[in-house]
Amino acid sequence: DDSLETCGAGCTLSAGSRGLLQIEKTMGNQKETTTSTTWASPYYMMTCPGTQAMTTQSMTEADYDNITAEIQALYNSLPSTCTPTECPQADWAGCVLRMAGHDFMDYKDGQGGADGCVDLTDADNLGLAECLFTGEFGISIADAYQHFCQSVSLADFLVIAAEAVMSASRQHVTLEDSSRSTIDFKSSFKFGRTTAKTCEWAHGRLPNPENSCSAVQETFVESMGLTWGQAAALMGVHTLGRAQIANSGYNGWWSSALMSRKFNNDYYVSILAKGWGPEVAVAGNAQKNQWKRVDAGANETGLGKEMMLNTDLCLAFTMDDAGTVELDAATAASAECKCTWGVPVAVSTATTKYEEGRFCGSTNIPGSSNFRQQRAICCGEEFDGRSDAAIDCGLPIDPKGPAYESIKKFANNEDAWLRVFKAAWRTATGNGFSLRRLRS
Ligand code: HEM
Repeated sequence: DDSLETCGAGCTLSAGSRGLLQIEKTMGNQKETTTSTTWASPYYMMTCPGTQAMTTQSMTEADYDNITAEIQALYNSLPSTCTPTECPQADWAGCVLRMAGHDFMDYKDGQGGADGCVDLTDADNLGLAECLFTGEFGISIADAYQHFCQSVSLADFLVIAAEAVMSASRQHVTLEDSSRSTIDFKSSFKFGRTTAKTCEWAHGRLPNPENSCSAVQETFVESMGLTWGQAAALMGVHTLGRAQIANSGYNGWWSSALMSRKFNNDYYVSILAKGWGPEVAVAGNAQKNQWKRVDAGANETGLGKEMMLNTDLCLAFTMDDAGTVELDAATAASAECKCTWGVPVAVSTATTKYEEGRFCGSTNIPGSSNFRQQRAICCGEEFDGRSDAAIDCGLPIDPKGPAYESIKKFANNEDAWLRVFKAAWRTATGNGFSLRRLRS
């Protein structure tokens, strides 16, 4: 939009709703206010008291620490309490992290990546403007960016902000249990991403959850160059935050509300040690189909609504025993795939170590060959009959999703997940740039 670049003397830009800018021009004593007609990238929406750096020229570990401290101070100013429907730290951290993810998921053929550019008017990006600059619970990362914007590119800043909220969310885990590993992003962080002012081509590049593992393959494996194991590791970010009808049209936390402010391997434990059934046409919208928790531990009023997308569960499960038909909530029930669950023996370490001994919500875990009772606690008491194996999505003893082995490993061994996650994060945030290490 030319009006943005030509906004010179007597002209001020301010963030309007989502990606549209308010342009205020003063000529003599005449003031004229207009709204940009095309969307403007976050570069224009994040105010900077001086000239915004397009590429970071040099950066030290202390610079990284200063940015982290400011982001974490914002995060820590929010209440740490969670109810089944409200968890401000989870929502804010989720938004900041999703921004980074939506930024780097548009990488393809050398174009895009973590360049700080997303179209905030795109339906896929609803809800991101809030934690970026309009204020979610009254705060946004723009409050911190203005202190660094003259030397640090927005593209680098968004990656550091995401790392800061993951680290803060990880601290809730390590403070509760000192045997859990801390996470260190700084030692492998590299700077030098150039902020892009426009990225119209990004439209349609974000994976559509309805498209299940085909979407994961296209975006993560083919465009971003990750292995299936790394794609599965990266998706563990869904441990934080939730989906909201007002944003994406989907609805719920990926685990209990309380767990959703903790950066841990709960996502993987939830995939394999809980039972999930299709929820078709979420809030009456036929375009939105997801999975909801249906096992003995499901407790929407007490724990919050727990959900998964096709793109999450497809990593481990398929519709059929042979693994040729990818998971799809919209058609699952009619294809006799009414419940995804895996046998308890596959997650025995996970249930003891991370789920307080619970499998599908129950501490009374049926014996290893008692599939009927296992199915009953995972899928519902009505499915305890001999012929009910027909409702399983694939074989619970041998799920055939393309990343099943990784999901199983990450559920049972959090350190294994953290290792692969860090490598996947480095690739995802580095694609398309040549970067430099921080100076000490
Ligand atoms: C196949 C890939 C992915 C799909 C289909 C997907 C889809 C979604 C959807 C539909 C939501 C709900 C948004 C809302 O209603 O507010 C969401 C939330 C979220 N996504 Fe993803 N996502 C994917 C990958 C990623 C990646 C790679 C990241 C990495 C940083 C990420 C981070 C998040 C976070 C943190 C949230 C929670 C947002 C909040 O609480 O505000 N996602 N995702």
